[in-house]
Formats: sequence, structure tokens, C-alpha cells
Amino acid sequence: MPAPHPLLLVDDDAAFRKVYGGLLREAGYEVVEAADRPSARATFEARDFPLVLLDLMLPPDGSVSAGLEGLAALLSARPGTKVIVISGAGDTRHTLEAVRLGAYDFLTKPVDPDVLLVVVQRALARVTLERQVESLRTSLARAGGDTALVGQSPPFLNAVSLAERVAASDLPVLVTGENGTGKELLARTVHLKSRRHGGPFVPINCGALPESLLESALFGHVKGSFTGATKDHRGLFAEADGGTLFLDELGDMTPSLQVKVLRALETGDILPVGADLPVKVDVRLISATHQDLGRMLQEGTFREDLYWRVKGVEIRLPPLRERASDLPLLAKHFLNQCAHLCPDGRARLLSDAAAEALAAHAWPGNLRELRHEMQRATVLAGERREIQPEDLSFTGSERPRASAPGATTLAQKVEALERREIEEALKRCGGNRTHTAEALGLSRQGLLKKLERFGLT
Ligand SMILES: Nc1ncnc2c1ncn2[C@@H]1O[C@H](COP(=O)(O)OP(=O)(O)OP(=O)(O)O)[C@@H](O)[C@H]1O
Repeated sequence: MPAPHPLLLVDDDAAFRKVYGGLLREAGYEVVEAADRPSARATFEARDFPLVLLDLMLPPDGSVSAGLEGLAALLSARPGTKVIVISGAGDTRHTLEAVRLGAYDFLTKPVDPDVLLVVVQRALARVTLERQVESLRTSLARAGGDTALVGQSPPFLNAVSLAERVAASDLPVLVTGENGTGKELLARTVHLKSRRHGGPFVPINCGALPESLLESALFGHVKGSFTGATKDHRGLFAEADGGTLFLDELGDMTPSLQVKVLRALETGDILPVGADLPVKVDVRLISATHQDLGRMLQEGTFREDLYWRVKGVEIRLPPLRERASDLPLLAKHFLNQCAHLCPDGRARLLSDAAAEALAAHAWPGNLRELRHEMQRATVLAGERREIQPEDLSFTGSERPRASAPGATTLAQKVEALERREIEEALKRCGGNRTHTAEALGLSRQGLLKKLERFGLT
């Protein structure tokens, strides 16, 4: 069966390439050959090779350590590639080192042809499987079906554990937290873990519609009840019958609508606009708000009776800045979700400097901002495998201001500007002073002096 992708066979021994390349071709594989390290690198960069058969001791220098470095570079450029290292007899130490670096397998010369074919077949089957998993994950994320809750930080795990415990009951749930902290996703999780999971989950954003439209969206209406009501409309309470209704931005609901929602919750009956008779519904309510309902109660803008009716169990989702340890996991999760935006369909990675820039950002828009940022950076990175700080929108917006607060004289302003440039360059270069000096056009010594002067050592 022909392989869907070419194999790269790298060995300086022409006879070896001829025999084993021929064997693999006979078995139906497309084989591309390279005889030294530079041409192997160029060939590898030019095409997508899922599998590389690699001799570690290659011209021009024949050194094993250069071979191992080449292997590490190859795997860091394309971590999904499977590399089978081919070594001379008695070279165990280096082959083990190669496996430690991430080589998939190794073969010792003289290579048994049957073993070679089995190892190659197994490695390619693995590649196919991994690519299928990645593509399934992508289509799931695209279809909006990715409900995985990512995070390991204690405040986030507390919220998830509370959600899981409360899911089995039919109690109302109030999810609070800043915008973009994952309130809707948590509400979906409660629904999916409840006995209602086979029923509908119906979300509505109470802040997105004017009062009259929201009322008819929630309770439905009968034909002719107002201009434009050309047919009966069931309404979302009825749509959610047997399932869960998710009232997002509950704090945005007007006081008169609050009364109607309260009545529906108390009686289990809803009255469509213009109807004479109420309709019975069986709905579990989950609400969410980014507003401080306690304060709204005191101000009289939210009804206390409704508050107690919807509160049931309150789950507070922490803002991203309070769950900093989740940032790398979440960034990776969102990068995986948008792998389909990359020309090669593979998720981009964060460079160390970009990861540091993420860690230094305040994330006022929480997870939604992070997801958007990862999408944008993926697109801007283009063919590049790694995302760099310049692909992030906020590294641009956080450029040095023309004048720092408190700086009055020109010399002070220049000094403040210089300091911020240095701080940013250090961040971009992951704290590496040699690279920072290069990036700023300074000698290393010159940079060290400035670091000392600005107290940045
Ligand atoms: N724990 C998580 N793991 C993975 N993705 C998450 C997580 N929490 C939220 N998300 C994703 O972050 C984005 C924002 O989440 P969501 O819409 O649930 O936030 P929200 O708090 O309801 O926002 P808003 O207050 O604006 O309505 C969504 O794309 C969601 O899938």
C-alpha cells in the first residue's frame, strides 16, 4: 500500500541508500534521499515528511553530537515527525540519547529488511492516527462542540467541583464572574452532567435585546398579538422544556421583565404574549452575570425575590489573572483549536518570549481575549511554527508612551523611554542579555551598564 506522504532517508553511505531506499520503494513508499546534513535540512524544510530515517554521523563533520543537535532541531521544528535513528553497531549510548531527545525508534546496522519495514509501517500508522486525532479535535472545536474545561488552578477547580456536585440536583445555579471567564461553558457543563443532558440547552443573552423583544423571545407570542407577529412563536422557555434555560447577563433584565420571569419560575407556567392560557414547562434555570447583584439589590435595580429564586447555588468563576498557572494550558488549548487556520493545519507553538509576554499581560477580557489573541497570533505567524511577541496585539499597544508619568525634563523622558525599551527587549528575549544587547544594537557591556543604572539587574 503506497504511503500518503514521502519518507526522507538520510545516510552518507550511497550503497545503504540504494539497497534500503529500493526496498522501501518496492514496498510502495515514496523515498527522498539526502547524503549530508545541509541537504537533509533543506529537503526536510521544503516538504512535509512524516517520517525520517536518520543516520546520526553525517558529513560534513561526521560528528555524533552535531547529529544529535540536528535531530533536536528537526523535532522542535516539527514535533509530529517520527524519526527512526539508524546507528552503527555498538553505538548504544548515542541511540539512547537520540530516543531521549524524542526519536521514535532506532535500528542498528546491519539493518534487517523485515524489521525495517515493520518499524516504518508502525511509525506511519502512528502518524496517521495522531493526525486524525488532531483533525477531529479541530472539527469538534469548529462545530462549537468543544466543551472541555481546561484548567488546573485551585480556584478554577473549586468552581468546577461545585458545578459537578450541583449538576445532579435540579437546583437553579447562578454563575458569576467577569466577562469572558467561561460562565456559559460552565453552565453547559452543569447541563451535560445533569439528568437533563438528553434535553435541550437553550442560551439567551438578556442584555442583547430590548425589553419587548426579550419578553416575546422568552415567553413566545401568539399570531396577531403585535404588528409583525405573523405566526405563533413558542419562546425559549418552551424550547427548553425538559432541559436547561441559560439566562446570560441576568443583571441586564428590566424590572418589569424580572416580575414576569419570577412568576414563570414560581409557577412553572409561562404566558406567551397575547395568549389567554398559560403553558406548563419543565425547565431548569441557570443564570449568569458579570454584575454585582448584591449591589443591585441595595440600589433597588434587581428584585430581591427573583435574586433568591435564581441564586440556588452560586458559582464564582475567577478572572484569568487569579488563575495565572492555567495560562499556558489555556493558550495551548486555544492554539490547538485554531490549528485549522495554519497553512499546514498544525497548531502553532509559543516561543519563550511570547509566553512571557502572555504572563505579563493583565487579561481584562479574560479567556475570550486569550482565545482571540491566540487566533490572531496564529494567523500572523503564517508559516512560522513559533509565535513571537510581535504577533501579540498588546505588545504593540504597550509600546513606550511618549512621556512617562512624573517625567518632566527632556532628559527624564528620554531615560524613561530608554528604560521601557530595555525592559521590553529583555522580555522579548526571555531575559537573555546577549540577545537583548544585539536586538537593541548595544554591546553586552553597554547593556549591563544600563541595567545597573536603571536598577534592572
Ligand atoms: N475552562 C475553559 N477551558 C477552555 N475554554 C474555555 C474555558 N472557559 C471558557 N472557555 C472559552 O472561552 C471563551 C469565553 O467563554 P464564555 O463565553 O463561556 O465566557 P462568559 O463568561 O460566558 O462570557 P460573557 O460574560 O461575555 O458572556 C469561549 O470560547 C469558551 O469556550
